[in-house]
Amino acid sequence: MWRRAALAIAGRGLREPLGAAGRRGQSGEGSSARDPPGRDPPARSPRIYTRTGDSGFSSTFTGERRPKGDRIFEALGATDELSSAIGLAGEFSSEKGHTFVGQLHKVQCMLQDVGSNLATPLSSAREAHRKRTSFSEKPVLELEQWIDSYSEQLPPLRAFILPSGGRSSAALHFSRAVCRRAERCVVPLVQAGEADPNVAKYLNRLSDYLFVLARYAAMKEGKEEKIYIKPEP
Ligand SMILES: Nc1ncnc2c1ncn2[C@@H]1O[C@H](COP(=O)(O)OP(=O)(O)OP(=O)(O)O)[C@@H](O)[C@H]1O
Repeated sequence: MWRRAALAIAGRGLREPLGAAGRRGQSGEGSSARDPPGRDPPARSPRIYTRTGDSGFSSTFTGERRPKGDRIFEALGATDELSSAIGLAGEFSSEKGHTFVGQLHKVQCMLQDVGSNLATPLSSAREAHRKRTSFSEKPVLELEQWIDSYSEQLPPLRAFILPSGGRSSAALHFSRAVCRRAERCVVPLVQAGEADPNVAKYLNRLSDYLFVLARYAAMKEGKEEKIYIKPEP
């Protein structure tokens, strides 16, 4: 249910929460005989579970039921993990007063749109679905601008950089690695014509952005980036 609510928001209301709200309406929940007369009943949140996923199947935005092991849910899950990793990196970076925190927030919002596109397999999407969940090239170009502006400020790479450089930097490197996994999940969907090629491009560019940003964060914090040194045998 959580993801469904997220999809509804990310997809600009692309899908009503199916279960809880509807059931609440049908069962007449919302006020009860136990509410004291003359007072508004306390507001209740809809249940976040519907139990419809317990059988190991879940729904795409187009209404198909697919096994939870389907590559669409793999890709959705990887995107969700990526946004969570970036959220953690954003929190560490915010503690250090980094100015790029707003960009990370924007990236997390874009990842919700990535999820909306992935949850809408083109083979079963109607025109209205496609319109609501399309993903343009614009955010890819924006990432490229950000990458270029940080790259210009960084010392040249002379060795393999290891994930390090303080908490913000290390968390950004971790996000980069999760991003590359999300990309590996998405590419087969794009190749099968199920997801927009711009989604794969976005993830490909995002891992470069996260790499550059990790180096930038280490530099700004004056933290050492560990480099690869061939281990002694
Ligand atoms: N394990 C999962 N990993 C990634 N995406 C999922 C997973 N389970 C479901 N989804 C996607 O996220 C949406 C919302 O998730 P939710 O947990 O509500 O689904 P569910 O398990 O089918 O339902 P419920 O939790 O109410 O039984 C689903 O419609 C599906 O598109």
